[in-house]
This record gives sequence, structure tokens and C-alpha cells, in this order.
Amino acid sequence: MIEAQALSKRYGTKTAVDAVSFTAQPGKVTGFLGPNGAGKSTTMRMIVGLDNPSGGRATVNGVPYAKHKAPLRELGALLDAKAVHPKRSAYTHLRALAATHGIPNSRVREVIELAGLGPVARKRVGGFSLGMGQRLGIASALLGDPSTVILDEPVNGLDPEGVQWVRRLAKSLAAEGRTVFLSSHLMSEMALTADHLIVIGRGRIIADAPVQSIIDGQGAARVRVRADRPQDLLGSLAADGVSAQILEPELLEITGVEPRRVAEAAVRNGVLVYELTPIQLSLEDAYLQLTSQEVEYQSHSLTPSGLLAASTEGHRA
Ligand SMILES: Nc1ncnc2c1ncn2[C@@H]1O[C@H](COP(=O)(O)OP(=O)(O)OP(=O)(O)O)[C@@H](O)[C@H]1O
Repeated sequence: MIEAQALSKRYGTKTAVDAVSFTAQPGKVTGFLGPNGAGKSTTMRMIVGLDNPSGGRATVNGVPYAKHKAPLRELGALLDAKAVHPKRSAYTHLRALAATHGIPNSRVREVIELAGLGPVARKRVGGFSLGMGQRLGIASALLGDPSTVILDEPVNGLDPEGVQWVRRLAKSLAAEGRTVFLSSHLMSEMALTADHLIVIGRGRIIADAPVQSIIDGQGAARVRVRADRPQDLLGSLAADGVSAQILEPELLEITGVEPRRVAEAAVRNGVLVYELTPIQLSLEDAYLQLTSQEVEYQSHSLTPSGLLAASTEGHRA
């Protein structure tokens, strides 16, 4: 388990992490999301003792990480996959790490196979691709068979097989009762992997809830309807304060209503309905709505007239 209590980090006048409190529970994959510069890496670095908090505290299994006698057995972390001596092979790197904790070579071989590094285990890490480096970082994190795992952007640079592997791995570690805490900017991947989400913006927690309730909390129910007389259907629903958009002559998108009420209104008015589809907000939609006020580094796109337009609505200057 990971617990942060009023955890803060200031760099000069910049508050990177601002009195953040949360718990990552055992048996769950907890996703850690936020825009660039929101404070994710800083929070993770404080959890593993690489940065000292300016205030508050973080514990791993009830104890600050640095106070654990055999930290690799408590928590495995992938924070910066490039933090490996480039002249070492994957095998010698893992053996050196293992030696600090009396971990046998059989476990080194096991994590090499688990991470799919077998064919390159004796090659110098300096020549590794981004994806192979990530695999080695994950192998290192798992070396001590820890009860808690932190993975910062684990799928960065991985091929589709690797992405799927990380997804299955995270889920199976959680199913074994471990705490899995991971960050990713890939929302579709997060939606498939995480049980619970913690969303941070400008150093503060803006959501801490199960994935589905974050999605549900961000939008009223919407239904796509194909009907032969959309105006009659709308007339009947309008009285209930429902808003709708006519997308095509016989295609409507209705907001704020459940499909059953649309079907009932259709029956009452003798309207023929030949499609009735509830529209699910994606995690990406929900995330963008949640963080629209919290984006610090904003991208721009060229409009047809050649002017730069901000791509993030609601950006706070
Ligand atoms: N060593 C440092 N010195 C000064 N400022 C820092 C330092 N490390 C981080 N920051 C600042 O703290 C804020 C949070 O950075 P952090 O790297 O934790 O964000 P992040 O959420 O991990 O972002 P990203 O998604 O881009 O990786 C940023 O504004 C960053 O510029």
C-alpha cells in the first residue's frame, strides 16, 4: 500500500506538488493521471525517497521507503528507464541489483524471461531501443518480488505486444494482492488497465475514484436515435427539459435522458425508432473535461486562416 499525507514539494517559488493526500490500495491497479507538469513524477520520486518532501509524508506499506531494510522487496519502481549504466548488459545490471538484496541468480533469469529480454540479456544496455530499456526497467522493478509496484509511463516506447504485456502484468500483479501504481498519458490503455484513478492537476488532486465513476461523473446520459419523425419525438421529450441535436434528417443525439424514456415517448407518439444507442463517454473525454482548467503546457494548431488557435478550451492563463 502507498499512502501520501499532505505531501508537498516546492522548487523555489514553484509548488510542484501541493498537499496531496491519497492511498493506493493493495489488490488494485491505481492509475495516476494528469497533464504535463502536473506533478506525477515528483510525487512518485518522493514516494521512493529520490526527492525529499517540502511537507507531509509518503509511506510504502506503512513505513517511509528509505526506512525499509530491504526496500526492493517492498517496492519495485520504474521511474527513469535510462538510469542504467550503458556499458553493462541487462544481465549484469540485474545481477548487481540482486546482489544488494541477496536475491538469487535464478530470480534474475526469471525476470529476464518475464520481460522478454532473453535474446538481448547479454547485450550492452547502451544499444537498447526505448522499448527494450522499458522492459529492463520493469524487470528491475519486479526483481525483489515486491508487494508494491510503481511504474511511471511503463508503456512508453513499447510495441503493441509490449503494451498488452504491461496491461496483463499490471492486472495479474494486482490480482495477486499487490499494490500497482502507474502513470500513463494513454487514456485508452489506462481505461483497460486501471481499477481506480487519481487525477492530479497543477499539483493538486482533482479526482480520486473508480474508473467508471470518473467517466459517469463527467457527463449526462446521451442517446443516439434514428427515427422517422424526429420532430414529434423531440416535442414529446422537450417538456421534460431534455436537450437534443438533430445531426441528420432522421438522426438525433439526445442529452439527459435514458434510452427507455426515449422508447416510451416514441411509442406514445407512434414514431418509428430504428436505432437507439446509449453513448458512453470515453475515459479520454472524461479526463479532458476534468483537466480542462488545469493544463499548464498548452498546444496550438494552425487554423485554415493560418492563425494559431489554442487547442485546449478553458485554459487558465
Ligand atoms: N528539479 C526540478 N526543479 C525545478 N522544477 C521542477 C523540478 N522537477 C520538476 N519541476 C517542476 O515541477 C512541476 C511538476 O513536474 P513533474 O515532472 O512532476 O510533472 P509530471 O506530471 O510528471 O509531468 P509529465 O507528464 O510532463 O512527465 C513542473 O512544473 C516541473 O517543471
